[in-house]
Amino acid sequence: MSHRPIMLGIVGDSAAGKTTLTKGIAQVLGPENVTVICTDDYHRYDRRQRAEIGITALHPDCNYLDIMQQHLSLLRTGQPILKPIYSHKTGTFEPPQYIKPSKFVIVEGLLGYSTRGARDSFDVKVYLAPPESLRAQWKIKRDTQKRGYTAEQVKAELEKREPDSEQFIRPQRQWADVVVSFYPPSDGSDQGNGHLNVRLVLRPTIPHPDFTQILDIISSHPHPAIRLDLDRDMNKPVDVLEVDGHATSEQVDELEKIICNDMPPHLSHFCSRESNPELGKVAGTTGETIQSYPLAMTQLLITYHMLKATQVYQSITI
Ligand SMILES: Nc1ncnc2c1ncn2[C@@H]1O[C@H](COP(=O)(O)OP(=O)(O)OP(=O)(O)O)[C@@H](O)[C@H]1O
Ligand SMILES: O=C(CO)[C@H](O)[C@H](O)COP(=O)(O)O
Repeated sequence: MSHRPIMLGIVGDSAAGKTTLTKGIAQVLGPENVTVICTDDYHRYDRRQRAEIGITALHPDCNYLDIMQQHLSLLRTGQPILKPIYSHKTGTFEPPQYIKPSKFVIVEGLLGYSTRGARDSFDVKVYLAPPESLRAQWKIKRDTQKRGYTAEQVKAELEKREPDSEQFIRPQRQWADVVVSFYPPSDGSDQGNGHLNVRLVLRPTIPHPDFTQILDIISSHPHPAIRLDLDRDMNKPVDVLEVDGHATSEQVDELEKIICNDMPPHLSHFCSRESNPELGKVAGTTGETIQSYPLAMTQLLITYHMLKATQVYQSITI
């Protein structure tokens, strides 16, 4: 039995919510058990060079994808890497960092599924696809508050990046086991980020919990806050699980039970909102912390897949 790390990919465009999703999953698995890698560190050019050349950070030529792929393969076999570091604060590179993978490795970034070798490194592949208007809002807020840009600069950058987003980022959706889209409710009841709904596209590429049980619970309700449907995504049949931002704690408990009942007893303590208060935490519009049930359930489902993968590939005791 091998003892290699379990590898999770979280891919999506800039400010699609990768770091936010990663945080809760890493908390549940225990920060000491998780190595988080951001593939922005594999940019080939610093911020000034990119502006001079006229290339965006989304273009494959703007990244050392060959080195990224090598490093992912090394991490998958439990070996250390000397990882470059790109600082979003300064827009330049810092001295590389020695990284030895923990039991779980989460790799988040823009181009993680862009090569076959990189894709093959992951046990679980997630793609984040919020509506573009919501992503723009998130990016403007984040880049003005944390990365020193003005709102006008971020809007101009988004426009400049759109062709590369279309050509190189969005097609990666096809490789994901789970596609995650947070979206505002259509009735405008979103008073802040915590009330966003989530739509989870579940591809049959990995075995999901048996969510059909939810149908018994919701069939009696005229406007269920948790829904399961059959649909097509990129022309292929998929299950779609939706959780509304206004779902109640009791309704979310039912979903949690479905996910957690399928866990072996020695791993079940990872699987509850009660013992993991960090699940679903997100910064609201004015910087306050909000608890989002749709985010918590998304993080729990992805954690479930990581723990299930340990059963397949490892005899793990954590
Ligand atoms: N599920 C969510 N609910 C509400 N707000 C969110 C959610 N996910 C992300 N955000 C908002 O979007 C901002 C950007 O998210 P985040 O930093 O997670 O994106 P990212 O994909 O890691 O970005 P980048 O790749 O550019 O570093 C956050 O600061 C937060 O305000
Ligand atoms: O798309 C991004 C992912 O985070 C960044 O914008 C990209 O990494 C370039 O960084 P910066 O905006 O700091 O120049």
